[in-house]
Amino acid sequence: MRRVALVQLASPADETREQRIERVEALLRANAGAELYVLPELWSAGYFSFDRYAELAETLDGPTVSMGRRLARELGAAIHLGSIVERGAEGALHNTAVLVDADGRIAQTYRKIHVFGYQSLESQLLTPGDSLSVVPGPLGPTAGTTCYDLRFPGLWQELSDRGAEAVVVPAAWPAARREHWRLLTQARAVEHQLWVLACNACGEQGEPSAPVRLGGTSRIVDPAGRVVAECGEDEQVLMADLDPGSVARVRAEFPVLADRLGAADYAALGSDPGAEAGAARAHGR
Ligand SMILES: O=C(O)CCC(=O)C(=O)O
Repeated sequence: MRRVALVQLASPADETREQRIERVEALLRANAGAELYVLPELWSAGYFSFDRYAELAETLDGPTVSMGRRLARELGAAIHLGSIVERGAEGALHNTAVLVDADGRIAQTYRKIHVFGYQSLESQLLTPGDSLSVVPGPLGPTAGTTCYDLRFPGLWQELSDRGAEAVVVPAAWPAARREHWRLLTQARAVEHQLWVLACNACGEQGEPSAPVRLGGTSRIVDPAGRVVAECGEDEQVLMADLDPGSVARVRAEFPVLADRLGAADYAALGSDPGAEAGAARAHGR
């Protein structure tokens, strides 16, 4: 069994980024014992702090990642730091997820590909990423996606094709669409027969006149689509002991992945002539 912890966090407006980083460092220390910790999307800056993204942007040796690297070494655990507003070498800002290994090395970075623009300024302020990776992890080959990426099955298909057996999903998913969060985290696990480690933010953020409530409900879904553990709506450290052999067992028992065609095979399928005739009749042609 491998112990994994989801660290569901709030980012209240009356706390500075430095205070929050210190608080989270103490929280993880008080919950030592996991092999992998997963934190939410943009927890240190606060996802809805759009007007401060430029000011709070960090490089990979900034305060959030430096804390994570130091703490990973101290705890002897990998830490998926959720994401940071990263200032890239070329000056553009990105929503970058960072995984550090138990030796405190940066093992993976992932710049969010689908930046979000619905009741969000993220897509105006941040530049989407253009690469993916799958790296070793306690539950097998592990990939990262971020929040809104959950809605794009083509991305998940690609990660699965590249060998992912676990996908980490840091998020700042609003409570208003919690049922989509529940549905999609389970659907992706079932479709690809892999672990989904989905860590959401909680609490309220944004303009005091129009605050956004984050959905919490961070969850671990197993490769058969079962919810192994789920947080409530408040801050919480959720630990679970997971069997890394589950992926192989589920895939051997119900080998659906072997029947999956490639994207090009589906695109090459012709149209059913009978259906075309029916459509022409329906349109009076
Ligand atoms: O897709 C959604 O409903 C939420 C996405 C989101 O909040 C994000 O990507 O930060």
